[in-house]
Amino acid sequence: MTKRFGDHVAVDHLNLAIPRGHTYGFLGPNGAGKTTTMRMLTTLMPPTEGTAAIMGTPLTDREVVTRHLGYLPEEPPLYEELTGREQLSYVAFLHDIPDDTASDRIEEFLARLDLTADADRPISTYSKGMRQKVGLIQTLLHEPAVLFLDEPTSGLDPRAARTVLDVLHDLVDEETTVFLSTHILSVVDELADTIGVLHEGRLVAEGSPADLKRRAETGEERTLEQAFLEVTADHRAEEGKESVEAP
Ligand SMILES: Nc1ncnc2c1ncn2[C@@H]1O[C@H](COP(=O)(O)OP(=O)(O)OP(=O)(O)O)[C@@H](O)[C@H]1O
Repeated sequence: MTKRFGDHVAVDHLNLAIPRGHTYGFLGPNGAGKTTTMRMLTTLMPPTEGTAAIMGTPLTDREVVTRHLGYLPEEPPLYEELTGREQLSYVAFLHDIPDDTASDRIEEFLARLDLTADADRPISTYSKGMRQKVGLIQTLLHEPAVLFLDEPTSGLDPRAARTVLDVLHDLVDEETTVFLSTHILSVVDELADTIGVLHEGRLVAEGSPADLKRRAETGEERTLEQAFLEVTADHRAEEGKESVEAP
């Protein structure tokens, strides 16, 4: 897929396949095109060129595709005037989830994510982390087969981040396919089967976390951070950008 905004190419002939049940960690510097890619794959924005399929269904068949997927954007869409519990019930209603099932799932997630005590307060009074947790629950309520997560642990304190990672581990174990974009390298290192690094709209490296670490040449203790810095630096050098020094 390619996405252009005027003359600017945000995503440039991106070609990838993710096997069912795999977790794909999508890395890249700011402005690399990660959110644009997620917005195309979740049918929120059409590609300028190219296409993709989710669970074998082309993105153009929006009604079927959206039934299979859940998308947690960086800022989850929430109704400020609703309480957390009302927001989740409303989303369950939109997904046609029977009331009893919805209520069980909502209460279970609220408890697991430590939100039960706050569930009857309006969302307008929630902290960023609480909003993030409600956003995650509403993404999971209809048990999507394919999950798109943009910075799922952003704004969470370490304990809440751990809880969210544990929820994601369970989903990965249950064969949910996860497409995960984050700047927190330890999160992809922990969860991803495959990592793709996007730089200026192009996929510049792809492999398992171990493969990418092997590509890092510095030192004995190779880290994903070194690999990330190296693959993105190589491409900056190729484009002659290494010579541009900060003042
Ligand atoms: N609606 C838009 N109109 C014009 N340009 C856009 C639009 N959306 C994104 N862009 C541009 O496309 C490029 C990719 O943006 P995108 O938000 O996909 O990056 P990202 O990898 O998600 O970045 P970050 O890590 O900072 O969230 C950027 O140069 C951005 O300015």
